[in-house]
Parts: sequence; C-alpha cells; structure tokens
Amino acid sequence: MFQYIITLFVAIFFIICYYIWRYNRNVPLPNWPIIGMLPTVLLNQSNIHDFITIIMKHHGGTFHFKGPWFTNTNFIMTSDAMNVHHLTSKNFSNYGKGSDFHEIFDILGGGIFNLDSDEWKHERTLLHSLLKRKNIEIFIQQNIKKKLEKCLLPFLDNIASKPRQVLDLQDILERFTFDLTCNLLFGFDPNSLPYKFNDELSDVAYVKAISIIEAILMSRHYIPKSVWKLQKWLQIGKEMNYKSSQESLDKFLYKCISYCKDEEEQRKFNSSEDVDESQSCLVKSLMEESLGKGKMDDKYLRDTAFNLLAAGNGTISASLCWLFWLVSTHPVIEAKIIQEMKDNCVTQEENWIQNISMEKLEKLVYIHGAICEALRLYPPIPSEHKCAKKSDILPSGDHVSPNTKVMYSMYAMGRMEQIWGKDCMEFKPERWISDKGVIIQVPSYKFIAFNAGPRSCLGKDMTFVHMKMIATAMLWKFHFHVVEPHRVTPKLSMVLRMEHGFKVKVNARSI
Ligand code: HEM
Repeated sequence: MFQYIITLFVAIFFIICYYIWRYNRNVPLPNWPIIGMLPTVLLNQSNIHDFITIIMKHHGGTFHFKGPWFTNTNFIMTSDAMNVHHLTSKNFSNYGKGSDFHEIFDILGGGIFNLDSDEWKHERTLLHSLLKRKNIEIFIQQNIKKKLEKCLLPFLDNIASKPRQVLDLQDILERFTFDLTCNLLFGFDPNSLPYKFNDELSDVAYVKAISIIEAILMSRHYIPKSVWKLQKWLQIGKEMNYKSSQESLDKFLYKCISYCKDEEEQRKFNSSEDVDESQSCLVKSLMEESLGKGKMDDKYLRDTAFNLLAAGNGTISASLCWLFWLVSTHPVIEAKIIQEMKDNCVTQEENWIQNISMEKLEKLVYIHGAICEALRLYPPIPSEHKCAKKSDILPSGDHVSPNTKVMYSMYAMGRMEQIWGKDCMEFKPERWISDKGVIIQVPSYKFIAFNAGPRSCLGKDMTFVHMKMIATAMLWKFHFHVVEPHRVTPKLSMVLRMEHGFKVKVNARSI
C-alpha cells in the first residue's frame, strides 16, 4: 500500500513538473514554483538590460516579476510610455521612493534622491536655485574649458603621438568628469586626471570606490533583501567591498567639506599651480544658504554633496563614452558632425576650444541629435523604481496594490518600436532634427533619460553644455579608433558604464 502511495506522489510530481515546463518553455522568463523567476534573471545578469528589453517586447510593455516565495521581491516592470507618464506626472502623489529604496541606497543618506514629500520639495527648491545661478553657469563653462585645454587635450595629444598605444577612454573620461564635478562642488580639483602626467595613471581610491558601490547597489535590486543584508553584515559575496568603499568615499567627502570650510586650507591649495583658483563652489553656496536654518552640519553637507556627485559625475562620463563609441563606429555620422563644426567655425584653422561659446554650441544641432541618440540608446541611469502608496490602475490596465514596487526600464524604453518607430535600434541623429533644421522636442516621458515630471533631472541643461563642449573639443582634434576585438557591453551597475572599459587608439585629426 505504502509503495502505491509513493508511486502516486512521484507520478503527480512529474505531471506537475511537465505542465510547468510546457507552460514555461516558450516564455523568456519562466516562473518556477518556490524559486520564481530569479534563476533566469541571475543567468542573464551579464546582458540584463537587453534581456529586460526582450521581456518587455514579449509582454507588450508591462510585466509582473515574481521573485522567490516569501521574499517580498515581486514587482511590476514597464516600458510603456503612458504608464511612465502616469507614474511620474499624472499620479505622481501616489508614487514615492518607498522604504526599500532608502535601504538599498543607504549611501545617499538624507540627500535629495532619498527624500520624499515636503523634505524633498524643500531640498529641490534649494538645489534648483543654486544650480541655476548665473555665476555657477559661467563657472561650469570656464571649469570645462580650462581642464580641456590644459589637461585632457594635451594628454590625448601625447597618446596620439604614440600610434600603438591603447587607451581606456572610459577611465580617462571618468577621471576628467570626477575632477570637474569636485571643482564645481568643493572648489578644488583632486587631479585624478593630472595636469602633469606620466604614461601611467595611478588608481584613485575614491573614484574606484564609487564604481564598486554602484555595482553593489544594482545587485541589491535582484538579490532578496534578507540575503544582501546578511552579506553586508558579514562583508561577503557581492557586499564584500561595500564597507571599505563607503569608508574611502566618506573620508574623501569629509576632507573636501573641511577644505570648503577652512580658509587657511584653501589658501594652501590655491598656491599650487595645478589647482583651479575657483571662485564658485556649490558646497560653500549651500553653507551660506543653509546658515541659520539649522541644517548646516557636516552630515547634511556630505549627503548633499554626494548626491550631486553621484548625479553628475558618472552619468556624464558614461554618456560621453557611449557617444564616442557610437560616433567612432558610424563614420558617416562622424563626418557630418565634423562638417557641422567646420560650417560654424570662422576659419578652419581656428582653435575650437579657445573660440567655443554658448551661441556657437547652440547652432550645432547635428551633434545635439547625436547626444540625444546616445542618451536614448544608452541612458546612464538604465532603470528607476517607485513604490505605490495606494492601490491604482495603470493606463495599460495593470492593477497596482499598495506597497507594490513599479520599475520602469529607461534602457528598454529607448528601444521600443511603439515610441521610436521601426528604426528604433538605429543610431540616427536625424531623428531629432526637423525639416526646418531645429531640434524636435520629445516629451520627457518618452525620452526618459532625465526622468519625467516633478522629479525630473535638475542637471539636464548642464549636461548638454558639458557633453557638447567636451565632445566637440575632442572630436575636432582626434579620431578614436575602437580596438578590435574589444567587446563593448553594458556593465551591471546603477550607472550604465562599459563592462570592459572602452579601449581605443587615438589619432590626430587633420581638419
Ligand atoms: C547624462 C547626465 C544625467 C542624467 C542621464 C541624469 C538623469 C537623472 C535621472 C534619471 C534622475 C531621476 C532620479 C530619481 O528620481 O531617482 C535625475 C535626478 C536628478 N539629477 Fe540628474 N542626470 C544627469 C546629470 C545631472 C547633473 C550634471 C546634475 C547636477 C549636478 C544632476 C542633478 C540631478 C538632481 C539634483 C536630481 C534629483 C531630482 C529630484 O529628485 O527632484 N543630474 N537625474
């Protein structure tokens, strides 16, 4: 009798397995009993963004992810522009960051990215007023110009004189934008890309720390909370280097803050010829603004400075890398960019960087289109998540329960035929230029790289200034030849960097 019961249970087990297998065999992300969809996600980690794009296309733009049972990792994922419009604008008040966000992004502390409700509104108003100040705008342009002229361009000149030398352009751009952002925030240049260079650049602990932290923060999105928290506590697995990276970063940030506060230190620094004698500095302005409002402790300054550093540093260098890669692999587009610059230069021998002006940059619509394309296809922040306060129905008809996480994939949205048409996978700057030769404005819930609605990016205009100045100055003087067979793939990280760096040979361009 016992044998019959065992046989019956085994038979039932296999029949269930067979039906689950039959149901799952044609779907890109099978849902298994107990373990849910997690194993397939882990198997596709190395190409997660393209994998998500396939799933989004397969499910018509919105999809319900099921994590392992009892781990509370279920969420909704969407790339439907109307859903994103609803989440970011139409029903904005129902979608906050949620408690999971604060736990995952503990490193952001009490900075703007981690705030909600009135605290967020107050911080946004403050930062908005600081970032839009005329003196900050002017400082940004001078800051970029000086570092380009005296540091990056001579550095690339030196590399171009050695035709065999291979350069990791991603590393160089990360150092360059890190220095620019620190100069803007703290009024000094940490020289991670030094003015006086040798052939070897030494590693900079805090630049590395940021990249390690970004990769760990990404992994916290798909590893169950209890697991990553245990790993963090034990300092093992993906969380192994979190504590040491955080300490290295904090040491740097607190040093910068005391530098901002200490006039004596500044004089010492500013007597060095390598250091920018900056007049404007966001942290100082912040200290003046916050004076008497009871918020000016070092922790607040650390959190605000780090949020701005995280917002503006890696995002710009990553966008530049993807732009250079796309341009270098599309010679016809590269030729059009150079032609447009020639058409807008007084003489062809003119030194582009010395004569650069905002008026001149505004005339460059083709490169503006190319930058938009790079941001569409490779958005530096590849996904976002929100948490529903009350139950809701998305425009796609999907029901959202209270406390449900809703993610939107910016990466997948840039590749949706419904938004961009049949040629959505092509790098095509012309897409952004009207018949009258002006830039076509696409609603931000479709061109989502800078987010949409009340929480849209405060640094969008600043980003275009950075990217146009840096890209034109570099392309005017150099062609970047992508080294074969170097694989260019996105890294699994909060910021969409390149997994294996961006290996190029630099050739001087004759105009
Ligand atoms: C390619 C460059 C950039 C991209 C793609 C980008 C993208 C984004 C995105 C997607 C958000 C929404 C984040 C969220 O709500 O969780 C955001 C917010 C923000 N960005 Fe940017 N950003 C860029 C550059 C900058 C720069 C240069 C700054 C200025 C230093 C900046 C400042 C901010 C701030 C302060 C917010 C917070 C807005 C809020 O929560 O109300 N960003 N950005």
